[in-house]
Amino acid sequence: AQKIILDCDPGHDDAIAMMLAWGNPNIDLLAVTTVVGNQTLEKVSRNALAVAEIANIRTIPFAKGCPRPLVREVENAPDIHGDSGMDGPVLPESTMQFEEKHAAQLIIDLVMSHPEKSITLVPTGGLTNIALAARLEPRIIERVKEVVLMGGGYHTGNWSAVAEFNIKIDPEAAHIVFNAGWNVTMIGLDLTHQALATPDVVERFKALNSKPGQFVVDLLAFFSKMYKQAQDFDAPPVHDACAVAYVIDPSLIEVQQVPVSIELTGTHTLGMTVADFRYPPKKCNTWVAKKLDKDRFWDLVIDAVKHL
Ligand SMILES: Nc1ccc([C@@H]2N[C@H](CO)[C@@H](O)[C@H]2O)cc1
Ligand SMILES: [Ca+2]
Repeated sequence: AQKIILDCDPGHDDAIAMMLAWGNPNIDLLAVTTVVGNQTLEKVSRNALAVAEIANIRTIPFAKGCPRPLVREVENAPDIHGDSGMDGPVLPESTMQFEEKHAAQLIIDLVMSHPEKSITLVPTGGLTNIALAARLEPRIIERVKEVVLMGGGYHTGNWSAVAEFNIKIDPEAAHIVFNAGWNVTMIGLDLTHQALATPDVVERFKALNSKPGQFVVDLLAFFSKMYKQAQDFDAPPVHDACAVAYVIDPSLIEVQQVPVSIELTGTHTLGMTVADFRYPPKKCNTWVAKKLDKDRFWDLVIDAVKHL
């Protein structure tokens, strides 16, 4: 099984990514860490524990990370995720506690105590915690197997005309992560906008007749309403689950090796992930995701929720 650490900002689609990681037998979820993003650190952390209750995630550490980006002010996304960050379902009270240590420290401790190249980092929020961990303990850079992140887009933006939320809220952190030297696979909007939770998908979750299944139905009901209002999507994209799906089975997603630069100073382009597809191909350690096998993706997600 692939060992991963999920660094997230739940978030409706982060929640589905958590359930996929816990429910799929090919993933050994070592820890969940939280970061400011969709909502404040406190709100996304409370949401992560609520998902743990629903998904029966009990035996692994949870740690909170940064309450704000490295440099810039906090930017949340209530117009998609609501005031709680996970509006829609009733959120159960949690029986679990967060670790005392900071998320960055938990990431470092796990990476340094496991065999090298055995842990994949899967960030599905802003990259603040990951950047901090790499600066605090640079040895994790050659020890991590790879970073598979949800973020960016080579031809699409959602937080601006050309930038994606997870990158744009902390572009300095993204610059650190994309340039650290480890391999980075960017599961961007170009890919995740293919992972739409259409009505037939919702029906399959409902047909599970289980609490986790109903929780996903309730999440998607709110998420689809907000996505219609905010971005005129007929069905909501479950962005973050795509990053976990790629770790489970890379054959689900077609990727291309291409240099990616993060715009840090542009007036109109701040936070843009600039992919240089020009010939000749240049040496780099970044890959971008292009095409999703939707049917097999949804089979994976529904099967994972079924086995929670
Ligand atoms: N409009 C909008 C803003 C933020 C997100 C969150 N950021 C990423 C997609 O941009 C995902 O990780 C998701 O949780 C999704 C939609
Ligand atoms: Ca997210």
